[in-house]
Amino acid sequence: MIGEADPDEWSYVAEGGKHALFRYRGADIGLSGHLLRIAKNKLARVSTTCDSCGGWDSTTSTKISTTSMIPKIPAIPVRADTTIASIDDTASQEFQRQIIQPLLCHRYIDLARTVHLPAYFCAQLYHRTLANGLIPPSRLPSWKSDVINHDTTVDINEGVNALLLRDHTHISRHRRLSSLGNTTPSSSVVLSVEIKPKAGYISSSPLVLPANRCKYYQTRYSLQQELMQMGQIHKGWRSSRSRTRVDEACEQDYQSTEGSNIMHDEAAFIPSNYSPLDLFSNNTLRMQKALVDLSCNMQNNFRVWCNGNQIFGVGASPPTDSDCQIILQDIFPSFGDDSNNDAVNRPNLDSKATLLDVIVATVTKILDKESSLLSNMLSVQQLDWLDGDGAAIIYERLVHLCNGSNSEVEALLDAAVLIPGDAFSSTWKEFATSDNNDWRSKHSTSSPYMAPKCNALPQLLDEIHHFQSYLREQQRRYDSSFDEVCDNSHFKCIEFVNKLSKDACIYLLQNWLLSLSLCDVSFFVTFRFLNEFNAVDGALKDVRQTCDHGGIVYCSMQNNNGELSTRRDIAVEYEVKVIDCDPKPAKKLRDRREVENAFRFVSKKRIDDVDEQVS
Ligand SMILES: O=P(O)(O)O[C@@H]1[C@@H](OP(=O)(O)O)[C@H](OP(=O)(O)O)[C@H](O)[C@H](OP(=O)(O)O)[C@H]1OP(=O)(O)O
Ligand SMILES: Nc1ncnc2c1ncn2[C@@H]1O[C@H](COP(=O)(O)OP(=O)(O)OP(=O)(O)O)[C@@H](O)[C@H]1O
Repeated sequence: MIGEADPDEWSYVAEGGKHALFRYRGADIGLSGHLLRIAKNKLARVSTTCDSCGGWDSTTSTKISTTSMIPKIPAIPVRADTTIASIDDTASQEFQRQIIQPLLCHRYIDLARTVHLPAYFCAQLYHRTLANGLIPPSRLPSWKSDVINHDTTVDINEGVNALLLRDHTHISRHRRLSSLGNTTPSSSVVLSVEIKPKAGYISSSPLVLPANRCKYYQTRYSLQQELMQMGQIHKGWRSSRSRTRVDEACEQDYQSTEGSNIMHDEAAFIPSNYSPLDLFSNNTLRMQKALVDLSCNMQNNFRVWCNGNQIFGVGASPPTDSDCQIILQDIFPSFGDDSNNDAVNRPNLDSKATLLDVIVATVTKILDKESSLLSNMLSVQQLDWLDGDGAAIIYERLVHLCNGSNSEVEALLDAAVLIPGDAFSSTWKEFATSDNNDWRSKHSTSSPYMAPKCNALPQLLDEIHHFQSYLREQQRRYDSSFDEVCDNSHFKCIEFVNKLSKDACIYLLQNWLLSLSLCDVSFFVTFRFLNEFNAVDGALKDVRQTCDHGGIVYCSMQNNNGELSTRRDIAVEYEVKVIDCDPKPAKKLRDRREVENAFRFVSKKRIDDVDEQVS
């Protein structure tokens, strides 16, 4: 049961493309350490129409009561033929429970609770957040109700459903510490790093369109960095993008009506050196390089929080050197007593860089210990056998099979992504073992969905597999036969696609949408140093995290110049948790061809560069 709460006790902390997050700051123990995650389109719609409904007034004693905010859990679709208008919070939780948790491991995902928020509570949060000027200009359009899709599932008089989540910028004390009779942690600082790793593989689908073949050489992330530099694409998190007319109108509107204070950042775009291939490499040095690259150019892929306040990354004002010194001193109090190692007191020391070194070293160690997270994540990402180009082609085939009805296709797909297959069914086994084909068995066991019977499906998947082997052997080098092999395989695949049944299209797109979700998740690595424990006395063993408690790892701190060092390894308690694992709505497929078209600019640039070199 959720305790009494009022809008004054919730404050805006962060947002993504679709959701805004509010942290609880009141005294209710049941809510403390929790966040509300509310879809911005619902919030805007309810709030802009709720002005007349009275609202909540802090001068009166009216508060949102326990009963008005009780969890309300609507029925979850359980059959493949159930259709839903859009993927709501409850369906999303069910997707995480049935599909994501078993694939990534239960210990990495905490399920949220669905709660019901009254309209006037939402209206207060909405208006206060806008009036405080906390929203980055680039995100303002998503707060305006008349430029967003009206969600027909929202009943403005009823309020909205939202999720109550654990706040991963905090860490629960490891239970082994309590059993050791140690009640006060040596450091009061909890650091938390949020990483959005993006896709850790390079596309290898023969369905990639000829104009987009640059996708065979670089990760999507690095191609998008190039496209952003060329000004061909703009990201939601960037305030420095060229603003559209809608954005400008929104900003002006809010400046006049809400008196908000909008910050502008027109800095030039600097592409990142980060490679997701390094982070997912399962090699400690490459992983560390990835984290260094992320920390040098954070974009929306790397954020750091200190005791729940964001200190680095998009959305934070960077801390001063003395802020960083205070944090370092809190983490390593012994440095101040040791004249040889008194790094944090040295006047010329770059404390910001030292703090980031400490963070990168610790996160590397933790991710090494929890290596199954990144490897499981990569396996699910690799269910992308089609690439966005292929997904658009198969989506068009499915629309054709559904007599041109996009909405029927999308309803079928939105329901299908939520339903795992039965791995013990005969169709599943038959598919996995036909022709004694090893790769097919491997592929069908990595997917949580059930392959339907359709002759063209194994033919298509076999062709995709042959092409992938060709790319591997040829090491993605360009030679004269390359285009010919790509063309042949591409056209063969198109022929198979034209023979796919409805169920086979659904199966392929289910897997693609699942991969897409995993390419867009973030995870938190949250930790606290326990100086009183060291590796030598062995009082506290290092352990991996479980569903019930965090892990313990020992870290030896030494930065490159030897400026920060310890004579012993320090114990660190930690937790790694994945967030934003929502299913991707099938509606995305409508404009996927257009989204993927941007890559032709990089392909063209490659050709122009080669031509220039030749001439
Ligand atoms: O396509 P990408 O790789 O740019 O990913 C999009 C994200 O861009 P990013 O690269 O993380 O800055 C994008 O993130 P931002 O809004 O840029 O923070 C969204 O997550 C988008 O998903 P959705 O449309 O909100 O469901 C993401 O779109 P999908 O690819 O998941 O459709
Ligand atoms: N459980 C959590 N604990 C702490 N912070 C969180 C948590 N969940 C989300 N956040 C913060 O809120 C931000 C936005 O959340 P989230 O990614 O869920 O939004 P979204 O709109 O679904 O994003 P996207 O556009 O990427 O799909 C995150 O980047 C993170 O900083």
